[in-house]
Amino acid sequence: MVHAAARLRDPRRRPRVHPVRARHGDRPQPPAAGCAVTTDATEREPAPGADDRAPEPRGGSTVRPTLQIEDLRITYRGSRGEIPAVRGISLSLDPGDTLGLAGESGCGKSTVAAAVLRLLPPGTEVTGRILLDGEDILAMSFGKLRAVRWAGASIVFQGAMHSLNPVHRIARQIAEPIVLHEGVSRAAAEARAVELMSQVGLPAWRATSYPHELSGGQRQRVMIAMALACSPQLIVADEATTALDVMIQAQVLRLLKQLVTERHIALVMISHDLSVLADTCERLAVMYAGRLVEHGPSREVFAGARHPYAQALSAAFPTVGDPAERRNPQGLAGDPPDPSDLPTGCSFHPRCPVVMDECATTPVTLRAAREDWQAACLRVEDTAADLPAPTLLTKGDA
Ligand SMILES: Nc1ncnc2c1ncn2[C@@H]1O[C@H](COP(=O)(O)OP(=O)(O)OP(=O)(O)O)[C@@H](O)[C@H]1O
Repeated sequence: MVHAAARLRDPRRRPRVHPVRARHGDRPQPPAAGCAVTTDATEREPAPGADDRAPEPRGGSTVRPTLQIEDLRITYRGSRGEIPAVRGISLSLDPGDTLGLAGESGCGKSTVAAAVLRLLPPGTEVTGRILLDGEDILAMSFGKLRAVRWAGASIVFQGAMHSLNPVHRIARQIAEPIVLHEGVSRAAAEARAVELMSQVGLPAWRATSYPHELSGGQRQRVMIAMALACSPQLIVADEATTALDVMIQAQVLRLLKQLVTERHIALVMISHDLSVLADTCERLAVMYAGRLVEHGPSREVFAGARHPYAQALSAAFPTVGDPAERRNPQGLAGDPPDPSDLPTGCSFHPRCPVVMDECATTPVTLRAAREDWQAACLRVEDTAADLPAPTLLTKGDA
């Protein structure tokens, strides 16, 4: 049996450094089956962080992004007609990167998360590309997709009680993906499950417990252990700690942060709570009405966002860190728009405290506020007066 600690020490399990290869943008890609790439390459929003985080030569090698999302557009189809929930999102994460995805309810965060593991309802229209370690999730066969789930990427949802099988013991459930993906015996997989439980702070005697015998925090830990079971390159945590009390939430977040650092896993963490994201992730991306409106270094975005929506969102939370600098939380008037009937121009303009006439007519996509920081606001120059003049990163928008 290979012990988990040995697996971590094993150089074969270290972050993969790949030989130089053409980036996907460098060569024409065939349209993926079931994935219509509708946007002309010249109009496509460049992945924030993709260009400035392009594979860097490391002794003749490059690091391939773990996750690369290119111009992702998602439209639900149902009894209420078409709901364009995601409208052209691009993101890139290298091994070990941590990205927080924030925004009010209904802005499309969970839709992006579900798309990454292709868990959207049948009939949903998805365009663009989602590359996991260079392979397009949207174009994969179901067989390949099954191999990628858990082993390549795994997801931790809110409310572990609903994700766990009530009639199976904990160790058996954690062992399930190991048996499935690594073809080891159930006994060996359950022994590994107990090691994983100890890594997430669950005592070995809990191996024979049923989900209902655990607390909410313990069940979330079981979900994290399952997510880690097959050493994925990417974990998507969708409101994974939201339902927990603050003490347990802090513990689970610390644990997740420690594990992704040790294993060099890329983490996409989704939450309403900007302060939690700022504390856990290096980068923060803020969504509004299906688009990214801000993307940059977490703590700086949280402390001084460039987009008025992201400013309002961060003002709604107390600051992290130095108590002397803490501010009083403030609210944001109005509601997010109906995704199938967005306001013209900037979708945020009806709620914007610094709106100008042209905001109602001019669509705006991400512009550079700084080399590593973008905001989708015509006034980004006003809020970044001390920085070099912004460069328009994108042309037009859908
Ligand atoms: N299965 C579905 N069918 C139709 N519309 C959907 C479906 N799932 C989500 N939506 C719609 O898509 C939009 C985005 O929803 P999504 O759940 O991605 O938002 P969110 O930002 O994750 O919200 P929350 O924080 O409340 O989970 C919303 O308008 C929602 O009503």
